[in-house]
Amino acid sequence: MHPTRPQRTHQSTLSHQFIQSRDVEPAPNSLIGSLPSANFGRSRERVKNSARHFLSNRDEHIEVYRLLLAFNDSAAMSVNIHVNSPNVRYTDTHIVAQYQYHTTSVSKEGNKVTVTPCTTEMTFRTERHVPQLGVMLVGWGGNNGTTVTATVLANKLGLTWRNKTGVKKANYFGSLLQASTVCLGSGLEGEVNVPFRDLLPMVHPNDIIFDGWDISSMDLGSAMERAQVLDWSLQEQLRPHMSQIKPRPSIYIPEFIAANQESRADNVLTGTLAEQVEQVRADIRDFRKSSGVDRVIVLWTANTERFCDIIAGTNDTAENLLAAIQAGAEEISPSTLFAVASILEDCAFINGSPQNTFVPGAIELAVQKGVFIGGDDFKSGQTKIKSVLVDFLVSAGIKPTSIVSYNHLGNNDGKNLSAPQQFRSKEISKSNVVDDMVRSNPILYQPGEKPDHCVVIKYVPCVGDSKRAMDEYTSEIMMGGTNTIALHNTCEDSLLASPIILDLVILTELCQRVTVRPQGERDFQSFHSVLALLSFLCKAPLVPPGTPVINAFFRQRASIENIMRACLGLPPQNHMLLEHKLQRDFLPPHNVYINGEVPASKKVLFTNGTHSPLMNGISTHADVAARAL
Ligand SMILES: NC(=O)c1ccc[n+]([C@@H]2O[C@H](COP(=O)([O-])OP(=O)(O)OC[C@H]3O[C@@H](n4cnc5c(N)ncnc54)[C@H](O)[C@@H]3O)[C@@H](O)[C@H]2O)c1
Ligand SMILES: O=P([O-])([O-])O[C@@H]1[C@@H](O)[C@H](O)[C@@H](O)[C@H](O)[C@@H]1O
Repeated sequence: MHPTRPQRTHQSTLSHQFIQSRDVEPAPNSLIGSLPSANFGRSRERVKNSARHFLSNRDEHIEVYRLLLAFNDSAAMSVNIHVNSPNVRYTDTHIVAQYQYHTTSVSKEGNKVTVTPCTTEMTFRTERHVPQLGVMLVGWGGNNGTTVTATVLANKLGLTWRNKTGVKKANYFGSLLQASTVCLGSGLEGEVNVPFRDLLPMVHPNDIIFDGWDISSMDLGSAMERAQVLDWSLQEQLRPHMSQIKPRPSIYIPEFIAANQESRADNVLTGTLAEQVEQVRADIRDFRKSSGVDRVIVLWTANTERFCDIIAGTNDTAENLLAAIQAGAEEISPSTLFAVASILEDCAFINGSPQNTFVPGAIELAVQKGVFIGGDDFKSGQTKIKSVLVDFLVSAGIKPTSIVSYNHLGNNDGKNLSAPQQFRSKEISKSNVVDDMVRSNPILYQPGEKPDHCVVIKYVPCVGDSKRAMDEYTSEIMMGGTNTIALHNTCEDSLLASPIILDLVILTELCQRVTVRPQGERDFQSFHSVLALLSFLCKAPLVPPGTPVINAFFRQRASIENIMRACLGLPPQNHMLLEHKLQRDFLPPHNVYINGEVPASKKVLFTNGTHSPLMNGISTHADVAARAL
């Protein structure tokens, strides 16, 4: 009996599929989707009933109990959001929201600044059906590739394991969508915070089916062991599944990565560049057919490559790039070849490394084909902190004058980065992250003035994936004072990058289901092929030409949140809380709509004058409430 991939029925019985597939061989190659998806939209009762029906021995009892725990945990935190507004319609296929996009146009004449508020009426349309997503990882056998695959499997199976600090349970900590919340607003209970992932219909990581390529032929069970990231007691539970999975042979051009990687390269494609690109395209089609997924996204988590030169006639236009591949030109990197293959197969391509994969020809090809591309370089640790700390300092009127970021690590990524050209790629992506924040404050910085900024990465095999990062931020404070902040940060690098990989692919898939129509336009349009929304997850955000590059962490996060709120017809989160900042509290008019009509408007005014403490934002004077009816 072969495991059946969960049918995309809205209500599938979790335990039933799990019991079925549990009795068969571990997951076949490339598909871990045949194990049940913990799609927590189903009712808890249904799962319990099906669990009771299938319990026949103690082992199954434990398995199903564990799954119920995983189901309970996640289902307990999931909410179904319904927007009560005449501007939002839920059809069988779409959420359609009318939205007022408020901006301000600014003009300067000398020191006179004129600000004009602008409002653009927009219609956001989001498909409600969530497709079965397939993710193909380039570098699947690496620390990140094995760790993210193992993490999804462990969550899907509801695994727990013991380590020296006690019993651990699979989770998605570190994921913006799975483990962070947004404040929807406030009500009688006060502020209501909901999981980010519940704002809009989106893929659950447990439902993702993985496949991919690696120049190393090692099976994923052994590669997981080689990575030395996950606790051994967890690896032992995962090994029967992971060891069944072997990466597909990949494109390997030695001069693009460190020479020290050559010993791994025993699983490589041969033939001309064009033939290898065709093989990658065939792999994508084969995965799509064999797995039955509806959408495929390709993500590069292979080694950091050196930068490639931009050469007129080779990679400067889409036409030249395609011709150069046919001609077998040099200076076309494996990551660019994978990007071209993905785009030609209508698959979004995301670059998790710092090299300039997206040469002008690749960007033009993505735009021509209407395919999303995004990157560069996962923003996971030291740089993520930098994009918060520098934003805090500069926003607080404190002037960073020196930033020194040092780290050492002992994983294969660190080994590859020990080569000068590969380090240079990383140094660039780690260094530009403060530019937008520095430019935003001409009080602190003269035009062109920047803090000293030094990036050091050293390869120390002993520490493995447990990266040690040490940072020193020196800043000028009032009256010639100096403030120095020193940070020490130790973490498994791959456990920071893996949730980023999940957020990247899930956000990209969501954006594929969103279209927008600004006022005055007839047709709906998608986001630009260069998916700037992914900036929050990348050290060196790739943005459409002419778009400002934003690195400040909370601006990037707010952009994602407010665009998702716009898809629901909700205004941006403004943090003003004016209800509580005036002498007399007030409650914004609360209308109840049925089918878009206002059956009764309750304009409630609270005047408590005495500033009596507000119960969850609402005064509770009975007489006032009575007056409001
Ligand atoms: N926190 C993080 O781990 C983090 C953060 C930001 C960026 N990154 C980047 O992510 C990438 C992966 O990191 P990692 O720790 O998993 O590294 P890793 O070295 O463990 O994994 C990379 C894998 O890619 C394979 N590979 C190399 N060239 C390939 C090719 N042409 N085709 C297919 N496979 C190929 C290697 O065999 C290896 O298995 C690196 O570029 C790294 O700089 C990692
Ligand atoms: O994300 P971050 O911690 O700033 O940067 C990290 C580097 O410091 C590390 O040396 C490298 O191996 C990782 O790939 C990652 O890029």
